Amino acid sequence: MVETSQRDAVIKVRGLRNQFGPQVVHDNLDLDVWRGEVLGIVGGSGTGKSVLLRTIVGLNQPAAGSIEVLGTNVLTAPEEERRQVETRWGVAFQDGALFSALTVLQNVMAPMREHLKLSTNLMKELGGLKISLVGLPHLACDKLPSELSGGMRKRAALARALALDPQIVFLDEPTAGLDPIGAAAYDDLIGELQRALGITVFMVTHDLDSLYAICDRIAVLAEKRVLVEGPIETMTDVDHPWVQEYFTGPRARAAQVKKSGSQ
Ligand SMILES: Nc1ncnc2c1ncn2[C@@H]1O[C@H](COP(=O)(O)OP(=O)(O)OP(=O)(O)O)[C@@H](O)[C@H]1O
Repeated sequence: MVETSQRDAVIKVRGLRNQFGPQVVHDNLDLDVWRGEVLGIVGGSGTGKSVLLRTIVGLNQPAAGSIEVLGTNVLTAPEEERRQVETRWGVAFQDGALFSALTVLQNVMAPMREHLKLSTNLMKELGGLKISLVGLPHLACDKLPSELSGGMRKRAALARALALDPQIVFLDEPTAGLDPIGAAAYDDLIGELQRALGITVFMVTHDLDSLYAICDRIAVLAEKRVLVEGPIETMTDVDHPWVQEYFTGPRARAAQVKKSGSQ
């Protein structure tokens, strides 16, 4: 948990507007992400959680606003500076988005090939380390993504996101599609990596168990902006129908009980 006095924003989003044709997804959205925190992004379906993530990492061009990541304005920075800052974050998408024709090890080596000037042997060694860091067995290195289970694919995607020792990791619905035991194991892994490596985690999720288990702070997207942000305990006080339903409903109560039972 980041102390208020030590807060240092690694991501600053200001006045963000995203629009697809007549559909305005974000309007005047502001968000700060603090160094070393696990931030959970939640909101109803279609509120623009994935669009926000994709915009911050440069996969979607916003209509207006500014986005600063690790001190670089990613929308206006010159190409070389942008490439530099891109090496300091990693992204794991919901379906893994691994290259299907490459083995797990080759997938993890792909960002290294693109950004680092290292020998193939060294990249193989580093790739193997990342693969064991995420809890995959060594024999997974030579498998194709199609030969892995869904949970293993998510771990492989995480290993690739960690390839360049990033300061920030973006996760889009990391536990979606996992059984509860697999999801809890993945949450534990993220929590352990965050503590061991000091990374900042930006996580889009619907998974209340994940929110209770590992998120330091929650940002709720509603009404085209970050409606409210804060520790999960404060969410039940928010006077908004979606927030009330989400955080006081039976699933939230079950997740809360699970969390207190694990402490
Ligand atoms: N490239 C695109 N072109 C047009 N519309 C898009 C595009 N990407 C997203 N949208 C629209 O933007 C809105 C927000 O999408 P987004 O995927 O961010 O929602 P979300 O909050 O992540 O939803 P969910 O929880 O259902 O995954 C949706 O209405 C979607 O149809």
